[in-house]
Amino acid sequence: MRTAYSVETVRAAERRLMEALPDGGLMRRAAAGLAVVCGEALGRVYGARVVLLVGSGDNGGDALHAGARLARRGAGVTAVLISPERAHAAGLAALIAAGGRTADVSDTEVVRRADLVVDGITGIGGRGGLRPEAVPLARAAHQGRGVVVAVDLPSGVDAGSGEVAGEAVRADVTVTFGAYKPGLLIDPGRGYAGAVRLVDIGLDLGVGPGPEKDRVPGHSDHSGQAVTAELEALQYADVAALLPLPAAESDKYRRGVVGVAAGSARYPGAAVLAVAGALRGGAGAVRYSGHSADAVIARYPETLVSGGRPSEAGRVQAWVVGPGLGNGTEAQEALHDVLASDVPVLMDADALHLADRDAVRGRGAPTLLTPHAGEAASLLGSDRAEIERERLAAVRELASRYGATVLLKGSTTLIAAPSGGPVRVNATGTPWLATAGAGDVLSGLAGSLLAAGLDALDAGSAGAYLHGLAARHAADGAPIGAHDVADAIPVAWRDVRAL
Ligand SMILES: NC(=O)C1=CN([C@@H]2O[C@H](COP(=O)(O)OP(=O)(O)OC[C@H]3O[C@@H](n4cnc5c(N)ncnc54)[C@H](OP(=O)(O)O)[C@@H]3O)[C@@H](O)[C@H]2O)[C@@H](O)CC1
Ligand SMILES: [K+]
Repeated sequence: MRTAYSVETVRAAERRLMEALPDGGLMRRAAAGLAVVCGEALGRVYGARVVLLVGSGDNGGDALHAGARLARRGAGVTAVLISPERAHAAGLAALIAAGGRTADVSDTEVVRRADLVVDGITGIGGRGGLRPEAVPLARAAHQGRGVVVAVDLPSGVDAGSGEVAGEAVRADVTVTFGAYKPGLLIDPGRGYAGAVRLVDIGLDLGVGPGPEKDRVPGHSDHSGQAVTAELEALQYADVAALLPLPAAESDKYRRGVVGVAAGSARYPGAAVLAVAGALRGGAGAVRYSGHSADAVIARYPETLVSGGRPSEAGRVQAWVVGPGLGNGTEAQEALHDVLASDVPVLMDADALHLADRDAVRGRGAPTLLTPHAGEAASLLGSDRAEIERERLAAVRELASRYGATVLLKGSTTLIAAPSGGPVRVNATGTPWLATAGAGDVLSGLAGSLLAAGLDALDAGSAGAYLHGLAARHAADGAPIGAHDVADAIPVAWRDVRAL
């Protein structure tokens, strides 16, 4: 599990550690780790041209101390000081003593010519995107020939949310200290970070494999609250541990039956795709209810189909409702039936348009909503751009307003539980997944995991993980259709289990 902590939590842990260390000791640890990664990125340090972009805070201090180390190993190091009078004094003295020099903020040419650019403009103290004086430097770093290594996080990226207001540094590698910051795992910030390397500086955050273990017994931050992660990113092994596996005595009913209420005369394909995902999600059987039974059975003869309302379809352990459902009376009846059931329900697409907040909040069994940014915007009464900018805040707000688990789709998918706690982030997706019907496949897949017994947070996050991985396998660098994603789910499943 990859775990990210809020800036406040990281700062509190830093304060505790700093009290126990000699003055400047923590920054020296950070700079040592940073210099090692810079050395690896360069290959040969001796004779390399290194440029440091130095802001006015400790982020710049890290860059200066790391620059001093590289200078001692024979690199030619130049520090571009954005506010010379406010540059980190000890770091600057160390660099000069090691033979480094300084350049004016207007010297973008030196940045362009560098073999390595170290971005120390802002870290977790940065606010409101890059300031105008730093923008030409960030552009020169991007356009130049050198490798760009960001210190702690790319300057211009908001550490807590991943928001990028205006421009930000585009890094090839980000060296982050003590803990991942949410902005490194969520888009758009994630897209600026490149490969992220975590350097251990001895922070005590209680990093563990799950929400329970993230609460360190007897350990609290300054507010007296248990230290809880802000974000969690499942890795292969975490997903493998969640996947439902049939036991020797399993029959199809014990493995769980997932009901799919989807499709309409106009959109039968959505029903077929949701069933395609559901058949590969671990449930023992798929029951289809709706008007696309012929299309479903023609493609997947193993489906149990019924043309009537969901309440007449027979027992299921979870429902998927919404893909291609339309918005007429029958769609409303189907949604009503499904929400009135006492089993977990996944609501997608048209079900989200028809959703009544009180009906969702009033359910006794868990509900999982799977909106994309546009649907999330209508559910929250805001606009799409706002959701894209503040994805973490949006998914939390939706989960709390609807009393439901919410999976917000996007290039990094976020999954939040209504009770709070760490939000799950999934980054297995690929731009090729932006194809019609891919969401229908995900709804079937995650619904099937729900029917197989996973809770809504796990079903959403394991579903998103497999779905993204399946798309990568299916695409392999070429365009794909949603049915290709469904067909590749077993490959992704084997892939996860193989580790
Ligand atoms: N604490 C520790 O023990 C350790 C901390 N470590 C390191 O410290 C970093 C945090 O340092 P920090 O708190 O000094 O903040 P930092 O990220 O340098 O930025 C603040 C400065 O930037 C300025 N500024 C703000 N916004 C800006 C903008 N948009 N564009 C331009 N400038 C902007 C702001 O100035 P002002 O707003 O006053 O003009 C202020 O001076 C952390 O990320 C890690 O790298 C490691 O060494 C490990 C040990
Ligand atoms: K930085």
